[in-house]
Order: sequence, then C-alpha cells, then structure tokens
Amino acid sequence: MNTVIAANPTRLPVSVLTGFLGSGKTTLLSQIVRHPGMANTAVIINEFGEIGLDHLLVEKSSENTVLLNSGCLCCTVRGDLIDTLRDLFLKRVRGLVPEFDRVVIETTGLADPAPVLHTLMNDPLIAARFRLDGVISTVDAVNGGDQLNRHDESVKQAAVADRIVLTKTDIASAEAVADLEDRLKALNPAAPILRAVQGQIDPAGLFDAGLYNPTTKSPDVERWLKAEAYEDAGHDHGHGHDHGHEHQHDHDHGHHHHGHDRNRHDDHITAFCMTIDEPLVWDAFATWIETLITLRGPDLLRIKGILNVRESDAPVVVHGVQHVFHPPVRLEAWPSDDHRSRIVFITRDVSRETIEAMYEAYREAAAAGDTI
Ligand SMILES: Nc1nc2c(ncn2[C@@H]2O[C@H](COP(=O)(O)OP(=O)(O)OP(=O)(O)O)[C@@H](O)[C@H]2O)c(=O)[nH]1
Repeated sequence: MNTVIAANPTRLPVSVLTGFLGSGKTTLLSQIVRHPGMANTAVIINEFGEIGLDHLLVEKSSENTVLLNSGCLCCTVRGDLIDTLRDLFLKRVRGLVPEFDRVVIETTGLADPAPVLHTLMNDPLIAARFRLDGVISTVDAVNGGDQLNRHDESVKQAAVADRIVLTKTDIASAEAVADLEDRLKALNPAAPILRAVQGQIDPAGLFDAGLYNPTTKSPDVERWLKAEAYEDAGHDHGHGHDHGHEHQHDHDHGHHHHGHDRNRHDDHITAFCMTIDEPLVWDAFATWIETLITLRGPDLLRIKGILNVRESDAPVVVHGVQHVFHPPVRLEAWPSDDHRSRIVFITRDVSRETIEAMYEAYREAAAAGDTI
C-alpha cells in the first residue's frame, strides 16, 4: 500500500467512457461535446484501427490531434496513452492547443477499462497532472442483457462505472429496460443509471463523479462513496460474520433477478459495503488489502473506502481497481459525525465472507501485537 498523500483537487479531471461494442459511446460523445458547457473538453479515442468519430465531426488539425467542430480537441490514440496524455498536457501548457479543462477518453468496446484506469491512477507523471473523475459506461438497452450474459468485459465495464448510461431505450421494450436496470443495480448499486436516446443527455449528470466537489474544490467523500446504496444491494446474500459493524443486507430476493444461473457473467459479481466501528491499524489494513490483491487481484473490480485509521485523526480515502490502488488520500476532516470505516467492494467470485474473514485475521493479529 502506497504512502498516504494530501488531497489535491487542482489536477485536470479525466473521465473514461466505456461500454460494449456498438452500445452508443461515439453517439453519446459526439452529442456531449456539442453541449455549450463542454466546449473545453479534450477527447482521446483509445482504440486500435480506424478513427472512431466520423469525419463530418472531426477535423484534422495536426498529426494526431483533431479539432472537433465544437472547438474541442480530439486525439486518436494508437500508441501509448501515457505519451498522449503527456503530449496533450505539454501542448496545452505551451498554448499549442486550446486550453481545455477536462478530458474524456473513449475506450474500445471490447476493452477491459481497468488498464486505462491503472494508468490514470498510478503513473506518477500522469497522476501529477490528471485525476480520474469517473468511469461512464454505456449499456445498450436492446442488447445489453445478452452482452452481460455472454461477455465478461461488458460486466466489468458496468461494474467499474461511476455512471451508467442506458442507450437505445427508444427501441427497447419497457420490460427489457426495467429488467436490465435491475441487473445493473445489483451489479453496481451506487452508480446512477441515466438514459440517453441518440446521445441526448444533460452532461451535468455524467461528470464530476470524483472525490472532489467541483464548486468547493474540497473532497465530498460521502457523495463519492455512496455507501448507503449498498445496504440493500445485490447478489451477495451471505449472512457474513456479524461483528455488529456491518450493514445488514436486505434478504428480500423477490426484487432482483438472481436467477441462480451461474452462467450469466453478472451473477458472479458481488457488491457490498463493509462497515467497521473500531479504528483500523494501518499496517493491518494494508496487509489485508495486499494479501487480497495477491490472491485475487484481477477479481477486485473496484474498491472505494473512507477509513478511520488509528494512527491519524483525519480520515483516509482509498480507491483501487484490481491490483492497482490510487495512493491513499488523507482528508482534512471527517465529512460527518459518522467516523466508522466504510469500504465498498465490487468483486468477481470473491465473497463478502472471504473478505471479512481475512480482515478479521489481520485485525486479531494486530490486536495481539503480532508482527504482521
Ligand atoms: N435507436 C437508437 N440507436 C442508437 C442510440 N445510440 C446509438 N445508436 C446507434 O447504435 C449504433 C452504434 O452506436 P455507436 O455510437 O457507434 O456505438 P459505439 O459504442 O461507439 O460503437 P463501437 O465504437 O463500435 O464500440 C449506431 O448506429 C447508432 O446510431 C439510441 O439511443 N437509439
């Protein structure tokens, strides 16, 4: 686990737009960038092969940077995302491209979005200038259910999202939309599910999903974590170890479509919030998470948390995607009177019980003063 860093809201926000093949990413993006409030947006298309935006919309202005009709920037990345982000930043500093205040990266439909997130979270040069604002995932209302059944990538794209955008609701039945929404809520309880028909959406709902409140520039951890959304969530109905400190599940199976058909990829996903009353010993926490990463890294789709650490009066915010954790951020103060540690997990085939039992082992070892 990395050293804890201070909160820093000044870096440029980056949103990652993901979603399965043909789910409407480009349609959405081409509408968003025409929105008046989005004029200062640089768009990076992270794909191999041909240019993703159609040529009517995109005007080539230099080697790999194109100027959209709306005035915003658009790069098609064939090489390295790190190089592209760095070049874009340098060009901005030197005045070679219009000043932009936000970046959107569109990933390819078949891609696992995690490597892009890893780059943003962990590359020191990139992390000094950019911060992950959030992951926006488009889900096709017509084909989305089938894609969740068949394609692991499509499940991952929805599971890591901060915002889910249902597209093509104009040509899907109300029943199919409701069913898909239920599945998406179980998969990712905290992500708002928005709708866009032919890309029409208010961009305000899509952005500023990160830790920092854009107006006050201060961290707004409760809005970011949305721990309460996990209270009656999801697939994991294990009763867990009741240490008197965890949110209770709603065991009403009636509402969600669990189906118990383990062939559906999304039935392998568990989303829950672990709440811990007593202050955490930092080393025990770090060892617990590092062990989890070693054993099950690829299956830890997203972890977010606010921690009450015994060694610190101020809370510490943690955020991980698979084996990569953003350097933990120390906040100046608790956002509310609730000083319990709250950690939300979205995992694949890793149960709440497994995670809690491991935590308990490290907690007991730390309490006994053992070397961990
Ligand atoms: N009816 C309807 N069609 C839509 C909507 N959104 C997108 N489409 C159509 O769906 C098709 C795929 O949309 P794209 O925006 O190219 O999807 P994409 O996710 O960028 O596709 P890839 O880059 O191939 O992964 C296009 O023909 C769009 O016109 C919608 O809300 N309603």
